[in-house]
Amino acid sequence: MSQSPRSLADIRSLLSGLPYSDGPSVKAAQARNGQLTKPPGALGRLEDVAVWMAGWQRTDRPHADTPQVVIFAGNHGVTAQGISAFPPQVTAQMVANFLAGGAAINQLSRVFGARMDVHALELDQPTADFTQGAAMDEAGFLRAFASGWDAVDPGADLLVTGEMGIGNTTAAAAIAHALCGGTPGEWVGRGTGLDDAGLITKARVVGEAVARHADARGIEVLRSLGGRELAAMAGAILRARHLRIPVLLDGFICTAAAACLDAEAPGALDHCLAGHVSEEPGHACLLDRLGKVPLLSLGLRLGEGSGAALAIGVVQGAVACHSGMATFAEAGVSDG
Ligand SMILES: Cc1cc2ncn([C@H]3O[C@H](COP(=O)(O)O)[C@@H](O)[C@H]3O)c2cc1C
Ligand SMILES: O=C(O)c1cccnc1
Repeated sequence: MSQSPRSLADIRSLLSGLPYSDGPSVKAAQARNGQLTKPPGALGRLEDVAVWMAGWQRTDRPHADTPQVVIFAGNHGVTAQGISAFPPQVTAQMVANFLAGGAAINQLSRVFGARMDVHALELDQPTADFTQGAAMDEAGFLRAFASGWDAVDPGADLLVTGEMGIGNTTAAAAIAHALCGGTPGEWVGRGTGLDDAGLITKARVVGEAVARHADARGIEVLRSLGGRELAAMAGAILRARHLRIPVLLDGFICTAAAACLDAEAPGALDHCLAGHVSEEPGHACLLDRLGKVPLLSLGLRLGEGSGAALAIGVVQGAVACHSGMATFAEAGVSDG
């Protein structure tokens, strides 16, 4: 379980032997929830979140005291096609900014007491332009996936996976289109702020890429149309599942990477909640396909794990109430 997968077959076997949420802990948490000093259901979705956390953490007193935010950065050959408003050099520049503490995600991680780790993945060697061939060969994909697998702190009690990679909303749109069908136009958005002409190019590029890799399924979609930071996020999410660490999904890119695990093994994202829904138009559709209702909707279109990091606060609120509140009997409050 701690050894990172060495082959696509290893990944598939990890996906076919997933641990599940613990039924007795869910029942115990539901029972406790029913005794807490509030009208039944008054904490709304926070109650569901706390019970869900209890199931994965195998306790009736769930916690989110040691959250981890892990950010992966990758560069994309497809940027040569003019699909981002920003140049690819920004990826490495933002990694330096993360390390210096100057990005949005640094501030959000600090506010919620999360450990934040940054992994730059072979930035000087962009992945192949996926309109020409697979983004990654098998060895390169496995290296990136393993970086994600190894990045998870087994002591974390909640995980956020974030990304930085100029061009990666194009990769996400291609993955979503490959997995869900529809037309390229339904999945592309402006990302960092692409203009109208750029958006038309982006839809064409996504259409070409998906046509070229039409035979790919599941994690092969991630290898063919993804990027290293997407592969690493998928690796981290799968590792978290095996460690029973609940995960908050971030925006469109994170969700697209995760969706490849679900495509390979339905139910593989049962340990994930959607932290938020971003402004990238494909994100809401993709979450809907995955049956995930986002915790937050704040109009964010940043990535970096920012929306999911904000949702750490929601989870902390949910588990603090569930685990810290008095029961009617303890407080001597009449239960109606
Ligand atoms: C300064 C800056 C900081 C960012 N932080 C996240 N992203 C976000 O924008 C990129 C995806 O958009 P596109 O596909 O249009 O390139 C990713 O790096 C994503 O994390 C940023 C983008 C910029 C410019
Ligand atoms: O959905 C996201 O996370 C997103 C949207 C635009 C740009 N970067 C990230």
